[in-house]
Amino acid sequence: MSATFGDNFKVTIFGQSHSEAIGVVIDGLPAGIKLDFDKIDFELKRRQGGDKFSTPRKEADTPKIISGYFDDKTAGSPLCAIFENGNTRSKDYSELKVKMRPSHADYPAYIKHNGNNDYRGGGNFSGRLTLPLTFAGAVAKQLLEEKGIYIGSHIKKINKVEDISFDKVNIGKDELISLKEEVFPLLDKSKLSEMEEVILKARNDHDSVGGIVECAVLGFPAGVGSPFFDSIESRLSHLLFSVPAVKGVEFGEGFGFADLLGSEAKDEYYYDKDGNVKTYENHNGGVLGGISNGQPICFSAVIKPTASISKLQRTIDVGKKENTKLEVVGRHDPVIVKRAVPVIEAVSAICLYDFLLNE
Ligand SMILES: Cc1cc2nc3c(=O)[nH]c(=O)nc-3n(C[C@H](O)[C@H](O)[C@H](O)COP(=O)(O)O)c2cc1C
Ligand SMILES: C=C(O[C@@H]1CC(C(=O)O)=C[C@@H](OP(=O)(O)O)[C@H]1O)C(=O)O
Repeated sequence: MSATFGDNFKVTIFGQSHSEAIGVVIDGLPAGIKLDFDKIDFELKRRQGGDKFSTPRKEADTPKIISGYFDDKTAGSPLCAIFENGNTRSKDYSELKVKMRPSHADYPAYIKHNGNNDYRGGGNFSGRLTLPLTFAGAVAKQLLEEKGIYIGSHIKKINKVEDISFDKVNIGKDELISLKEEVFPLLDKSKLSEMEEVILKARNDHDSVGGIVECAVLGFPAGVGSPFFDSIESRLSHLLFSVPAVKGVEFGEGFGFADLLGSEAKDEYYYDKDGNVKTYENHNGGVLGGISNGQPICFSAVIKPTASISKLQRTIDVGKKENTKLEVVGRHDPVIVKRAVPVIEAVSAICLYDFLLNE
C-alpha cells in the first residue's frame, strides 16, 4: 500500500476499518507550533457519521497523540495521532471473504493480496481512513490560515439536484468560512429539502446516490507550482483521487471548456486600484501552466454513489469459483458526498501546504 504522500509535509496513514486503531504520521512539521485542537476536532466532527445522511456507525473519532507533541507545541519529531475503532461489527462482513461486493475494492484487493486482505468493512480501502487524512488536513489548514490562505467548499450536486457554482472571481473569505458551519453546505440553501429528499428516498429504497463537491482556495500566492509532472493540477488530482469514491476531478471550467470559444474562455488581466494583478474571469480556476496565478484556485470532484447497497446484486464467490448473488449488510452511507466535503478540503490543504514548503 502506498500510504505516504508529500515531499516536505509528509503524511502517512495506516490501519483498517476494523483493526484496533487507525492513524496518521506527519513528518516535516516545523517545531514549536501550538496546534489548536478545537479546530482539529471541528474538522473531524464535520466528517463524522451517525446522522440521517450517513452511516449509522458512529465512532468517537478522538485523536490520541502518540508522539511529536511536547509542552503544548510540536516537538520537531514526527507527529503521530491514532484513533481507536470501537464500534465495529465485523460479523456483518463474514460473507465478503468470498463474495465480492460489486463496485467496492473487494475483488482487486483479494487478487492483489492473494486473499490475505482484511475484508472486514472496507479494510484498508475503507472511507474510515479519511479520518486520519482529515486530521492531517486540519493541521495543514491551520498553517495555511496563518499565511492568509483559506479553503472552503459546498455540495454542488446530489444526484440530479444542482446547487449554483462559486463565483470564481469574487469568492469572499467570510462566505467560505460560513459554509463550514453548515451541516449540509450549499450556496443556494433553497436546494436543501430537495437534496435531502433524494438521499432519504435512496436510503429507504436500499439504494445510494452520488454527487459533486466544489472547492475553492483563497489567498494562495501566484508563482507556486511547476509545469508538467508537478503541476498544481496534477499534485492536487493525485490526492483528490486518493479519496475513496472520487471518480472525476476538474479545474476551473473543466469539461465545460469543450463548449467554449477562446474568446469566451479568456481570463483577461488588469491591475486593481491597489496595484494587485487580477483577472476579469477565472475560467482556469487559478492555475496556468501548472503554476498558481494568484486568483482563487477552484476545482470540483465527483463522488460516486456508495457501492454497498442492500439490494440483491449479481457477483462471484471466489471460494467456490461460481456465480452467485449478494445482498450487502453492514452500516453504510446512503451518500458519501456530505462526508467527503471536509476530506476534499483536507487533502487540498495537505497538498498546497506541501507546495509552499517547496518554494
Ligand atoms: C467518507 C467516506 C465514507 C464512505 N463510506 C462508504 C460506505 O459506507 N460504504 C461503501 O460501500 N463505500 C463507502 N465509501 C467509498 C468506498 O470506500 C470506496 O468506494 C471503495 O474503497 C472503492 O474505491 P473507489 O470507489 O475509489 O474505486 C466511503 C468513502 C468515503 C470517502
Ligand atoms: C466508519 C466509517 O465509514 C465507513 C466507510 C465504509 C467504506 O466502505 O468506505 C464503510 C462503512 O464502515 P465499515 O468499514 O465498517 O463497513 C462506513 O461506516 C468512517 O468513515 O468513520
